[in-house]
Amino acid sequence: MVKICCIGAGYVGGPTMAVIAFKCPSIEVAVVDISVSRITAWNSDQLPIYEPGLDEVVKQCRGKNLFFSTEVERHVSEADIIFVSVNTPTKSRGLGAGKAADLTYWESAARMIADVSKSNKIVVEKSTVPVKTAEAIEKILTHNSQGIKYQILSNPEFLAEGTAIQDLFKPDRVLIGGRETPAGQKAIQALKDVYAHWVPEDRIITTNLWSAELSKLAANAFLAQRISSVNAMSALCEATGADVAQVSHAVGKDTRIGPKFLNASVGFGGSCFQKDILNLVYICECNGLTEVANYWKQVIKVNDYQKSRFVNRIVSSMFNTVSGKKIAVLGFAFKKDTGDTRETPAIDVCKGLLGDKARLSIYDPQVTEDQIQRDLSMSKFDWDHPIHLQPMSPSAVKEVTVVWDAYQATKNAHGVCILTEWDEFKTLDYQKIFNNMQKPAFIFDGRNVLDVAKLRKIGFIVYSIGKPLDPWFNDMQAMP
Ligand SMILES: NC(=O)c1ccc[n+]([C@@H]2O[C@H](COP(=O)([O-])OP(=O)(O)OC[C@H]3O[C@@H](n4cnc5c(N)ncnc54)[C@H](O)[C@@H]3O)[C@@H](O)[C@H]2O)c1
Ligand SMILES: O=c1ccn([C@@H]2O[C@H](COP(=O)(O)OP(=O)(O)O[C@H]3O[C@H](CO)[C@@H](O)[C@H](O)[C@H]3O)[C@@H](O)[C@H]2O)c(=O)[nH]1
Repeated sequence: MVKICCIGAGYVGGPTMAVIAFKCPSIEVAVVDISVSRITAWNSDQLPIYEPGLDEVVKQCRGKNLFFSTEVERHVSEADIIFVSVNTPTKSRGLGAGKAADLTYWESAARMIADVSKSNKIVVEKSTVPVKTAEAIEKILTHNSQGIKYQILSNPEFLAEGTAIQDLFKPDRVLIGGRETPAGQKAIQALKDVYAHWVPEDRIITTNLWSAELSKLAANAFLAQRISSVNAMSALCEATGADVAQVSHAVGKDTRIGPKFLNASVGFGGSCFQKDILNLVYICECNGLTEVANYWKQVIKVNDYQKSRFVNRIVSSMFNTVSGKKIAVLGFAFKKDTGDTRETPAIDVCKGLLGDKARLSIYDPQVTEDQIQRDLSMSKFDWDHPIHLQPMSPSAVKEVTVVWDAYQATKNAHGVCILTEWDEFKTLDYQKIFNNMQKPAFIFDGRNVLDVAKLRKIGFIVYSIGKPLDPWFNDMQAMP
């Protein structure tokens, strides 16, 4: 029986390994982590991450051919194939701080593999890493090898949160990079055999190591660039009276462009886009490619601009101050169908409003009060370290209350912001919400999910990103 071990039981390690176990009953899969609380949760009825369909997959295989454990060394030493899916945060200090990837967790995993291995191993990079990481890992492993042979493969993950199970069941492609030697090709084939249990062969792409590593950074950069492009257009739409949804639709009809990923928003979030682009920028700079680095930097600058533009709209439209005013924030996760808040635009918007002394009442169906307080008090980049290393018991931001109901959040509020596109926000009773709010009652839709005409009819002053502006906003222009 082939044995797989995955180091890192997070958003990637957990779901990907659960799906491998589900699709390959003949393979034994162990997912290991240094975080005891995470592993305990994986072994309980309350999984540590919320992902539609994940519960069923885990329940089918757990205890049969899928195991979650903190016995990292034992499972690593027994495995034939070791996936490494640990955090690769942005460095917060030292050389390359604020841009380069911090490979501390990767390196410590590699050293541990070298220490405990007693048989030949295939080591698979699942984490997103800088180009040429495989070379560094190879050096660590071979310099400490004790006669054991290692093959390093790059097998980046392309799942998106909220649709992870669907993405893993039917991936657009599986990418495997390896050395162009007979041993490298044999390792590629071994991993291909795993995916071939359910992925059609023409969807499994094999490349050299560096192409695979770079393709992951490139894919995220392209995706994020589409969002920044449409968000840049949204600002121009507001200035000209065009409607960004109509523009996106018209542009996306061109089959060379395509309709997906063209929704204007308050900005992209999530643990990957910003981190991976910063990493790409750093690699370009290290290679003397300043123009290329500046090109990609602009994607992040536009994203930051979009978030601050949104805050400025709110403040300027409410007579240039939100001091002491209650603002209801509906949605805190970085997208719907996940409880993940890493790099969510809600953090920047909330911090911006708090900076102007607003009182916030936040509701998200999947995010806890503890998480929101932690996010609002954590420093940049701290969030992407293993949970047990993150700052504990944050000092609560007292101007923030977290409630479990949209009606409670909006009661007596001066304004409502929609920051996540949860379906339930579309069907709220907005007449009831309007009746219970201070007047004039404002709605700022950062996800373009509400029926603007209907809200205006009720009496709201509505701002919807990239849509023709209410006269109110034309009179109260946001300063850049
Ligand atoms: N989240 C996504 O949607 C996504 C998608 C594709 C790729 N990625 C990439 O995958 C990697 C992991 O992301 P994630 O979202 O799963 O992160 P995560 O923080 O959810 O999980 C990482 C886990 O690794 C564990 N860990 C760290 N060092 C360890 C060690 N030495 N030994 C054992 N366990 C260790 C941590 O405790 C943590 O539970 C990152 O490189 C990320 O960029 C993420
Ligand atoms: O048209 C769009 C599409 C997305 N978003 C936002 O962009 C962010 C990222 O969304 P999405 O890409 O769907 O989620 P992630 O889970 O971050 O997935 C991305 O990042 C992963 C980690 O690397 C990759 O594996 C995935 O392929 C890639 O889509 C979210 O805040 C979305 O709200 C928009 O604003 N407009």
